[in-house]
Amino acid sequence: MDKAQQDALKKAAGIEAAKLIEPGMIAGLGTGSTVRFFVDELGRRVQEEGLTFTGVTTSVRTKEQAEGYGITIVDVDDVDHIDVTVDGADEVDKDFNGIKGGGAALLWEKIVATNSSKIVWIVDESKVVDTIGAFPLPVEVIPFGAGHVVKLFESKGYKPVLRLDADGQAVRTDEKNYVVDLHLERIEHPEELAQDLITTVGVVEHGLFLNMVNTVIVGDPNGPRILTNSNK
Ligand SMILES: O=C(CO)[C@H](O)[C@H](O)COP(=O)(O)O
Repeated sequence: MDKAQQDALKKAAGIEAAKLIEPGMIAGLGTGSTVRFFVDELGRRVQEEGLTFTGVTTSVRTKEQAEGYGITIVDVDDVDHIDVTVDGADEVDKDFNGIKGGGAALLWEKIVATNSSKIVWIVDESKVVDTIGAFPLPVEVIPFGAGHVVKLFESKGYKPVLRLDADGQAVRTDEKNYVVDLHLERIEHPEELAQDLITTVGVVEHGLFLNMVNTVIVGDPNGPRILTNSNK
């Protein structure tokens, strides 16, 4: 699949997900290239159909995009609930275990997701996998002592790589933390790994989102496909 085809599938999933946002809702807006299409469609609905809703964003990038369309964005602590959050994902398996954080927004994404009544992911079909882990697992780490966390991960065989930007500088999240990507290839026991990561001093959050999502909208050449998580 070339990039144009992949973008077409992402866009189709984004447009489908935008139908879920109803007037008066509080909606979580995720981060990434697929979510960009979703927010573009919401912006169109706001401007052409007069849709009004309140958004809570998972990154500064998405906030800026949404506000550019005149969408009202408030802080996550200024709402008492979030009706639905639509976000992207880097991988998802048949048990609805996923990896997120390719765009370094995993911490805010997990906070918004945790406080949402319903979570919807929008992905192109390449993200649906048998076993997660081919996509490097992002882990958000506090800069102080990050070198020791990386060494610990190395000793555990997690194959950590500090994420760098195009200038060779450590990528900083919206919370100014680092991202360490674990090149695990296959994650056979995601629950155990999640427990190990979250109890490592210096780790703020990891990109394993295990059985959190309710619905996955998959951009498919035959039209968007809906996967429903019956264990939620
Ligand atoms: O988790 C994320 C950002 O932290 C994104 O949702 C994930 O990386 C998918 O991005 P894209 O839609 O660009 O493939």
